[in-house]
Amino acid sequence: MANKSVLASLQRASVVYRTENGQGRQVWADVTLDIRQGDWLVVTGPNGSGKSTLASVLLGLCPLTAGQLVRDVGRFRGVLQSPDAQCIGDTVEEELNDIPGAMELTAEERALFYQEALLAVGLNVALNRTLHTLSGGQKQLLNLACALASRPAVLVLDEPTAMLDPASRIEVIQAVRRAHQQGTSIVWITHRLEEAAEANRIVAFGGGRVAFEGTPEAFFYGRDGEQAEGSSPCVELGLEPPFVVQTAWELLARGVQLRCYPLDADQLAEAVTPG
Ligand SMILES: Nc1ncnc2c1ncn2[C@@H]1O[C@H](COP(=O)(O)OP(=O)(O)OP(=O)(O)O)[C@@H](O)[C@H]1O
Repeated sequence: MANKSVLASLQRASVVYRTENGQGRQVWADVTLDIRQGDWLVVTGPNGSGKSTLASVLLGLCPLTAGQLVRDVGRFRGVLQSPDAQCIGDTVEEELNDIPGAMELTAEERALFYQEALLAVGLNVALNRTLHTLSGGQKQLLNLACALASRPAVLVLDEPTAMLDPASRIEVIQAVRRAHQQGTSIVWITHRLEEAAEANRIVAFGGGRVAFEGTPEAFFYGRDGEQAEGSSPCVELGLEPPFVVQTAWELLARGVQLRCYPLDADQLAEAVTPG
């Protein structure tokens, strides 16, 4: 991982928001974090710990109060938590027109490009639909379609599945997986810790700082099994581990030998299959 190119580097960064009464509210401080090519970074933490603030910082929407951020903002695209905040057009087509390079295509090429962009996230809406007639989840999918079709170096997704039904959630994960396979690095902010199975690294905010950075296995099971049974950085942050992880802990507590520390159902099946 050390020789993978660094696409963004936060160094000793802090964010303080100005509040209505003129005082400052420090969100987090002294955050040092690299995003490297090939990363699928899951960012988690309790409510209000500063996850969305990280998305805003990476997308150039929120200035740092201290420290620095080194990255080329033009290579970043994001899907924010509130879909309306990102809709700038009146119709689906106007929104898609904003994808870099789209307006340089011929009308026929553009129609095909838009069709593929919408299909990639499983969104089936007419190009002339006005945005205010779309549901929150449909707008979120449209934002994601635009972001993916822009082929960014880094895609920042803030709770991308929060408004989606299970079928759309699977479409989104698959679309982002395809983008990742094609070289886009992913920053995936979520409360749904079962989504951490996709990650090569987890960053957890807590107590105004990065409280954990490491592999999903270390986050849920402790580093090298050093943690006391059932305890882990995840639990210490007050977060509930995914059902699969809870099941694995229960099996370990009953003396069942596991072949790996599972993060999803497939891995759990593998963990209990005799070798
Ligand atoms: N524009 C703002 N002005 C003032 N305070 C803000 C602003 N945006 C966020 N905050 C505060 O900063 C803190 C971190 O907010 P942020 O949205 O980054 O947290 P989060 O971890 O994403 O939360 P959640 O899980 O609830 O979405 C919170 O205390 C929030 O109230």
